[in-house]
Amino acid sequence: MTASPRPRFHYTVHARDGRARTGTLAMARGDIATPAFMPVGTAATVKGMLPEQVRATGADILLGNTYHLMLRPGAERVAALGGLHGFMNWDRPILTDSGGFQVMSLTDLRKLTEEGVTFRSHLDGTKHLLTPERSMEIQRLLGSDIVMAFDECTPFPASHDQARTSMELSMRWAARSRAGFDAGGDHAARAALFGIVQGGVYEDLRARSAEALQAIGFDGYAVGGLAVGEGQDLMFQTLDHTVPHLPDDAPRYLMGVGKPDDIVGAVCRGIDMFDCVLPTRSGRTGQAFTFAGPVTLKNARHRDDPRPLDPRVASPAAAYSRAYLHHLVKAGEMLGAILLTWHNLAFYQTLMAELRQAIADNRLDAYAEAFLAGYRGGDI
Ligand SMILES: Nc1nc2cc3nc(NCCc4ccc(CCO)cc4)[nH]c3cc2c(=O)[nH]1
Repeated sequence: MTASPRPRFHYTVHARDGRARTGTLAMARGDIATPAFMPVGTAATVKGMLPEQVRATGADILLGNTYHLMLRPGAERVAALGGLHGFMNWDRPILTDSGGFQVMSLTDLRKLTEEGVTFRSHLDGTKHLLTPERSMEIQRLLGSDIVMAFDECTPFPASHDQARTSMELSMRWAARSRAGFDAGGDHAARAALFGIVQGGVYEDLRARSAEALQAIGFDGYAVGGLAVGEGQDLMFQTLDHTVPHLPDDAPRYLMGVGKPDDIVGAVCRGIDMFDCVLPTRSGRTGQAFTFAGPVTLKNARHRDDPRPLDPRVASPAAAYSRAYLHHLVKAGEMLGAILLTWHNLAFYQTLMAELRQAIADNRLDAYAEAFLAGYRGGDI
């Protein structure tokens, strides 16, 4: 019996609890259980982890970055080496960010025009141009499964007028991204394209942006322009007046988020996908996430602590004491960064699995309340 062909992109909601949903995003390279957390693999690697180890933590999809890979090793070179999947030996879905956010956050010599953004590489100072069309071409060369529209992440704070002008540019770029993606031949036939809602913290602009994107038509909708310093309250308020304007039958992705309590609150507000460098970057700087809150292993209080980090989190780190991890971090030993990265990714995937189950059991509010009560600000 021939296996049914894999779908290009098919989102199914299995259960709802308030505004939250749990579902499956079926794609050519595999299924993604939502709500999902995407580990960040910026330079074609989830730092310090083999791909099979990332998969073992429960990740169904990774994030890659147009900006970093176009500069090094180059999109055409990655394409010649089997695309990002062949290059980094990850055969499941990869979502790639479109580059605009990274240009604005990593370079200072840049020029923004209607056409796109010219900038100098933070690596060697060479000059580059990113346009919606070139961003689509790069993401196609990478072999991305979920392509992000090329947008401008509106800085925070921004006046209503600044946010409107920025959002309107992003909407024109969204239309050009759609056309550029659709001209991508075979790649477009098996990948998906997400639009990105902008509009700062302004309800009217967010609603207009959501409507403009739906008029163009995308497979999924990201909420951009957040996790840029606005703080959790303003982020949640913005979600409260943005998510209702998004189509109910498409996945919603909150870019760059976030801390564990950010994710819990955003899932309760209807978000289905997340990415953040926090678990991996914190792991390398000696910080561990636990359900009792974050722990800074460098702190002397852990010097004689025989306990593992968190019995609810399964990873190789569970075989070691906090005292040993404290020692590794103090000594600057590689194994410290490796074990904490692994633990943190496993923590995030455990949190996502518990959120999916809580939604399925229609007890999300109770779960969220219990999580936040147990998750003290910790000592991070
Ligand atoms: N295309 C596009 N990409 C984005 C990526 C983002 N990433 C964020 N926030 C990440 C914030 C962030 C940065 C670093 C750390 C680790 C240590 O603090 C954690 C979070 N906001 C974002 C907004 C956009 C956006 O509008 N458009």
